Formats: sequence, structure tokens, C-alpha cells
Amino acid sequence: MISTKDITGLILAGGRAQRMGGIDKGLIPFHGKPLIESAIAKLKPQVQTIVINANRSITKYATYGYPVVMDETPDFSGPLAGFSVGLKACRTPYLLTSPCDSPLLPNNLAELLAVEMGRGDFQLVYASSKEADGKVWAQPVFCLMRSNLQDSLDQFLQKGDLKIDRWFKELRTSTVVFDDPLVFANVNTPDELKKLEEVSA
Ligand SMILES: Nc1nc2c(ncn2[C@@H]2O[C@H](COP(=O)(O)OP(=O)(O)OP(=O)(O)O)[C@@H](O)[C@H]2O)c(=O)[nH]1
Ligand SMILES: [Mg+2]
Repeated sequence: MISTKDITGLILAGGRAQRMGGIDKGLIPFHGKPLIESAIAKLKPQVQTIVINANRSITKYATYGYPVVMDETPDFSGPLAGFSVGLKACRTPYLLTSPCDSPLLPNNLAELLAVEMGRGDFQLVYASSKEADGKVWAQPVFCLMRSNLQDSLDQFLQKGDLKIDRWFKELRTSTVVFDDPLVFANVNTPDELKKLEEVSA
């Protein structure tokens, strides 16, 4: 059984946030508090400790009391660059990832992904959401992986590939479908931020 103490939570706050006007998304207020505080509050009870991946505002992110790791590549090459430095900083057997811009992330994310991880010989289990129309969508930035995947990921990135789904295809993976699509709602634009505040008031 994988327990809370076996898991480090990695919050991905390293993107450019271009659709948000290029400001640092993790620090935008959501219900009056920086978005990242919602992610920290949701993840904290689910993991032993947290690591923040950011490429800007490092001093500000550091005030939350967790290690802040920057991408090793300076070109904003996507979330896998964050996974890579998160795996290097991880001191537990498992790493759970979540973006900084999904403030309603599931309270049972770690629990359900860990149960699935224990059901088979999997290396990584990612979340999927069931939308109102019944369609199932992969939510690959919400995933639980074995922390020994560092070499696999670095070899993949060295090939020049950045696509998360192509890395997953190299691994033994499974998924867990969450029925409430709202828990993965993410804010990419000021308008989406406003709408999500309204529905989660
Ligand atoms: N470490 C790292 N994380 C990234 C990078 N690009 C995106 N992410 C993270 O991946 C998650 C999903 O990315 P997006 O929703 O596209 O966020 P974004 O790239 O900041 O926003 P846009 O520039 O508008 O696409 C977010 O948590 C981002 O912080 C990157 O180059 N490096
Ligand atoms: Mg992006």
C-alpha cells in the first residue's frame, strides 16, 4: 500500500502563462489568494512534502517554505521539463504532479491514483476526467509516478521530444477516471479565472 508519506507533491508553476498576459499564473489571486495557495492547501494533506517548480518569482514562491526548483532548460519547453527537475528533487518513492492553475484539484487525487498504482505493475498512473457529455479526457499533468523514472524521462527529453503523451507511451501506465470535471478546471485566461470563481464561490 502506498501511503501519504511515500509521496512528494510537485506543483507545476513554470509556464509562460501567455494566455493570461504573461504574468506569473501561480501568483494571480483566486478568491483573494494567490492561485498556488489553493494547490498547496489541496495537496498538503495528500503528500509527505511539496516541491514547487517555477521559473520566475522564485523568492516569492520560496516564502511558502518548500523547495523551489527551476527548469534546467531556459526555453519554457513544457511541463516535462518541470517533471524532470521535480524527479531530481524528489526524496520519496513516488511523485504526484499537479499544475498551479487548477485550484479545485481532487481531495482524493493521491489516494485514487495510488490505489490504481497498486493494482498492477504500473510506472505511472494519470487522471482522466469524464465531461458532462460522457467523453473521457486524459489529464496528464495530474499523475502519480515512480520516482525512479528520472532516467527514462531524461533519455526521452534528450531525444528532443517534449510531448507528455509520447513519454507516457514509453511507460507502463494506467488511468483513473474522475467523474466531476470541475475538479480539473484550469484557468488559462482572465475570463476563465472569473468564471471559475463564480462557480466555486
Ligand atoms: N516547468 C514548466 N512548466 C510548464 C511549462 N509550460 C507549461 N508548464 C506548466 O504546465 C501546466 C499546463 O500548462 P498551461 O496551462 O499551458 O500553462 P502555461 O503554459 O503557463 O500557459 P500558456 O502560456 O497560456 O499556455 C501549468 O502548470 C504550467 O505551469 C514549462 O515550460 N516549464
Ligand atoms: Mg502552455
